Amino acid sequence: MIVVERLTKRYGPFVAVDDVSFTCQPGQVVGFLGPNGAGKSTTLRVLTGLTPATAGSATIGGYQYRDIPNPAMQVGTLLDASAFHSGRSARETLRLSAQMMGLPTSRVDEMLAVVGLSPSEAGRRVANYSLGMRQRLGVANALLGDPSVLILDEPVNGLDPAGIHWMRGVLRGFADAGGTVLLSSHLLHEIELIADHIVVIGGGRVMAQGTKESLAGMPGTQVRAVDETALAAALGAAGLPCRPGTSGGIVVDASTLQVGEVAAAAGLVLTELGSASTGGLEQTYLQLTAAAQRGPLPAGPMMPPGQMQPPGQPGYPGQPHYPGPQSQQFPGGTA
Ligand SMILES: Nc1ncnc2c1ncn2[C@@H]1O[C@H](COP(=O)(O)OP(=O)(O)OP(=O)(O)O)[C@@H](O)[C@H]1O
Repeated sequence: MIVVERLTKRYGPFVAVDDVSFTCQPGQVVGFLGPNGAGKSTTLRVLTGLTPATAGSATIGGYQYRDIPNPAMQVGTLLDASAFHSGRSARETLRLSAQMMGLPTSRVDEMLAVVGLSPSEAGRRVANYSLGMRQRLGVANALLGDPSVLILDEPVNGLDPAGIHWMRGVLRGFADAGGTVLLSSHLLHEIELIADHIVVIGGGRVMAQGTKESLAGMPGTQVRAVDETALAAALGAAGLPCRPGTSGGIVVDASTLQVGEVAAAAGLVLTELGSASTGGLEQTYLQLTAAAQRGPLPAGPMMPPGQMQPPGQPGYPGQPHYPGPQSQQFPGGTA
């Protein structure tokens, strides 16, 4: 378990992390979410012993990182995918890590397979890797020692949608096997896809934490069934509040597991089962981090596609007009 308790980190007079507290339990994928400069990396750096705390504590399994013997065997870290030696191949990089941890080299090929780096890719120099390939190498390196805790800083940067899906599978599998995962990102949609518990940080302070549903203020499952009348009746009988979805189907104030169990018990065939709209979560996130965000924020609900204002018109009420990239001035001319 990771426990961060009243953690503060100052650089001179500047407070980068301000009285931050949260926990990550085994079995959870916790997303540490916040805009650029929010204090995510600083928190992870304190947690992994790279920089000392000014006040408070950050422990893993009850120990500070520096007090854990052979820590890479307990805690897998990926703090900067660009930090690998660019002249080495992925295989050489992992072999060196394996040697330092006292692991057999067979573990290297196992991990290369887990992260989907082919034998020929693994033999290429890291200098020639895309960011996504470096992230995969970073995850392989983090998993090498078969740790019980993973701490990953922006691991989905540079991953394409298939890569994000893959990352979700790896981290979900790790957590389902009893592992603890803490990952940071400044991108809500990517964290939303991967994490099941979210800690929102802005300006160095925790603004909110909880499940995606609780942060969105609307626990919800979107479900469709062959017989929706019967499903609504079964949900009502099980005490799960439900209502018609705005785009059809039924929205239920319960988890997908609860809804699936009710449907299965009633012998009903579902044609769709998933989380309800996450617009609420996006609004919550933008509002919570408004002071720490860079650039203008939407003042109202996001406009659906097709309802964007035409060029030359103000975007959202109360929002400064963004004239478009073509009119930005750069030194030496117009881009
Ligand atoms: N060594 C340092 N000296 C002074 N200020 C620092 C130092 N490291 C970080 N900071 C400042 O602390 C604040 C938090 O930085 P941090 O890197 O933790 O943010 P972050 O949430 O990880 O942002 P990003 O998403 O952009 O990586 C920033 O204002 C940053 O400039």
